[in-house]
Amino acid sequence: MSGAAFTRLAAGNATRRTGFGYAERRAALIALATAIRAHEAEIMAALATDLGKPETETRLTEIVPVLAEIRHTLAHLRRWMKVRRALPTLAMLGTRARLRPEPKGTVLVIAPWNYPFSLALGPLVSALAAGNGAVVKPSELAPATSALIVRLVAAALPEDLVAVIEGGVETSTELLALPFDHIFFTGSPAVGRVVMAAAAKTLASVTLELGGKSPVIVGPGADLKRAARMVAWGKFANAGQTCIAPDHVFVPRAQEAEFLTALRAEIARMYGTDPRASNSFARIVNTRHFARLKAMLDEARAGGAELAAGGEADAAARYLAPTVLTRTDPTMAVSREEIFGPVLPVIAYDDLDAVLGQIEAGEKPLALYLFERDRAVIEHISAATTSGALGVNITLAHYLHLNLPFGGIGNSGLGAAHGIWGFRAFSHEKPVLEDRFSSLGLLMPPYTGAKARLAKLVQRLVG
Ligand SMILES: NC(=O)c1ccc[n+]([C@@H]2O[C@H](COP(=O)([O-])OP(=O)(O)OC[C@H]3O[C@@H](n4cnc5c(N)ncnc54)[C@H](O)[C@@H]3O)[C@@H](O)[C@H]2O)c1
Repeated sequence: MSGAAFTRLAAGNATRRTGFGYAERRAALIALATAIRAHEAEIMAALATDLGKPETETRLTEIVPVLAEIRHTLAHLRRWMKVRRALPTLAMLGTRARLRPEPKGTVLVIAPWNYPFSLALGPLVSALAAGNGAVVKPSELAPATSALIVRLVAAALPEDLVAVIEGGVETSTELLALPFDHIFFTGSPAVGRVVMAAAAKTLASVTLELGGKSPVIVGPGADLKRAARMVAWGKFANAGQTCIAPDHVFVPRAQEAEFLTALRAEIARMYGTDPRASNSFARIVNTRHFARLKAMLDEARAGGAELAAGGEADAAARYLAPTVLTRTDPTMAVSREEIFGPVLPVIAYDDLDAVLGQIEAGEKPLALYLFERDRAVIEHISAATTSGALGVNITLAHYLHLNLPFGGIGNSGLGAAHGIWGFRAFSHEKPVLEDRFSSLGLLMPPYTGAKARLAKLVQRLVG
């Protein structure tokens, strides 16, 4: 997008500011939902091309989240947009205060390739709900979905409201140099730093939805079968290419064998004895990521890690079986880097507090999962750890709960998405303060003795 094109979009949004009210925002969201429903078959086909994503998984993880975000937003938008009153504090008696949510202006949404449809359009829903114009930059690594998003958005929304700009790092870099009013980035922590540095130049606000390693703790009182089922589902959905996928599992040493048996049973239940033949298991996005994962696996095995399940790999088909490793060590890439694929290290532990200490010493995870029945242990771990979110006896599903903010902390992100938090990310809540009969005039210079005494009284009352 050229600077001139951006200026036109920004100018359009500035003139739209007062005209893009509840009815227009609602109409834009309904048009987007209608286009998504009309393009359903094309969405399925694009995701199958880019990620070998099974149709049901595409429906559940790409289409449903965006339609649900739209439905939730339509149900609550009038209330979110309301100008709210703020009660006067003692010092401000005699004034009237309100909070007016305003669109930030023209915003940029940069999306990753792993859920290339929902992570491009989900944030767009919040941007439109908050009254912004937007540029959406889908991921170049999911080209079929990227091209589809261009067609779908063009069919639904005016081009001076939303522009979809395709391209890779160069395009992204050019866009980041433009003076957007907010940047909503979903991707890796490394590129998140690039985005924040670029935003510093224009002082754009940012939401960073990043990644990292999300651990699972199987507690001493876990229901092992349930833990295995949830972990297998969370890890192997989209072949492990999920920002909140369980990265690795800590399991009490005495329960390791039983947990591994349960995990193998769940993998077989979900994907059969030959997951390659399953129509429920996705593929690795491209040969580069396949090679990265294969190298990680080979390095771990050469270093003494053992295969507890899977391990089969077919480069031509970008197929990597649901794989479980034991006996990994901290020097291996699987232990140091976000795995982002269907490889699951299971780590036996003797001391739960040492595990908590290890998690707290590392980068703050996007998600932490705990399997446990003992309420005291659940409360202890909730208090002892920091993460974007904590899932107890569940994986992934907090993403779908629109009355919860979704986001990371520290290395896993900044700010939050979904529901009202998405709306707020793209809004400026402007305080409007009106004087009615305040007594501020009594405190203005010249500072006579009476005013000095009054100031002391004010300090006693409100200070
Ligand atoms: N928190 C979340 O909601 C969430 C969701 C999905 C993925 N993720 C994370 O995203 C990562 C995987 O996605 P990815 O590989 O697409 O991420 P990425 O950071 O490589 O790319 C994301 C986007 O940034 C652009 N980009 C890449 N390099 C850039 C650069 N140097 N300058 C400017 N723009 C650049 C890409 O074109 C793409 O659109 C993982 O770390 C995963 O955990 C996070």
